[in-house]
Amino acid sequence: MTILASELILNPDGSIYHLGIKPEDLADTVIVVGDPGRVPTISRHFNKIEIKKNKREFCTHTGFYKSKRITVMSTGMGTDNIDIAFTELDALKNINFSTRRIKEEQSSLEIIRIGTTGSLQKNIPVDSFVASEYGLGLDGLMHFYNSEHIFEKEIADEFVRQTGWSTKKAYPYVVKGDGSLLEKFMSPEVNKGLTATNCGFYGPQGRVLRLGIPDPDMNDKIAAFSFQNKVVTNFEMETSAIYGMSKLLGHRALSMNAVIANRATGNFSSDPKKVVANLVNYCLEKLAS
Ligand SMILES: O=P(O)(O)O[C@H]1O[C@H](CO)[C@@H](O)[C@H]1O
Ligand SMILES: O=c1cc[nH]c(=O)[nH]1
Repeated sequence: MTILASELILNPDGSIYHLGIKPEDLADTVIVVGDPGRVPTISRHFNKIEIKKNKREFCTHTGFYKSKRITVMSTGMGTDNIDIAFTELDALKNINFSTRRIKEEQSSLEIIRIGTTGSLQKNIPVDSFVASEYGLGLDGLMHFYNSEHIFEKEIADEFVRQTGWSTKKAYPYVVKGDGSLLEKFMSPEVNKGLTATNCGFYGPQGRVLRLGIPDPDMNDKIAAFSFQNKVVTNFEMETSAIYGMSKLLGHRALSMNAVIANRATGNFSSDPKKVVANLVNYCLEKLAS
């Protein structure tokens, strides 16, 4: 079946609508980051850069780190952007743009998110790293797809029960990251955990400046949640959707987080750029090994 022009949208130069890149611009290994400004801080480690493209919040550089071809791309903030970025990344790989048909053989991307995060646990301090074993989606995106079969339903149901999660909010969903990537990226300096993905940075993460929130104790309840010795380690805004979209589309994804805030102690890193740079170095070495 051919995909209509209103669904698979291509720019006049043959690039895909929002990302503005063509199939040949994409490497099989993709690093995704929220901040477009983080892209050059990663590609500066490449020994060769083949392409640099920019459209909206999507900044893409493809090149080589050692002998590995890697694309580094910013997604902007939030799971609504992940819906766009991951659908288009997959289309670049698995849809023939000339015929507008899904390719007969599907191929898989290896995807690492390098992001910033807020820890919920006192023993995961600022300037440390968290690898997300699971994404806990508080954002609702994956309910718009046929995705029940990829959910770790028991964890989500128990989360709802223990925290008294309001039925006015999206029902939480849990998706596991790629096990082989997690194993490769783990080391004694990395904490492993359940990463909660929120639909915002302030109220949805329990931050209060001028606006009140319905349950000021919710962060404490989330931090106290436990399921088979797994706890919610950190808050950010993309991982659950990255895991959900990747699993549905057949890609392998892992989210690596640099802790810049600790919500339990109220601390913020004195040098957030440094912890992100350290995580970038760590991930590039792991990818090339
Ligand atoms: O540093 P990035 O990758 O943007 O990630 C985190 O930082 C942003 C909020 O400040 C959100 O996107 C959150 O997920
Ligand atoms: O607290 C934090 C820090 C970074 N990103 C988030 O989403 N939350």
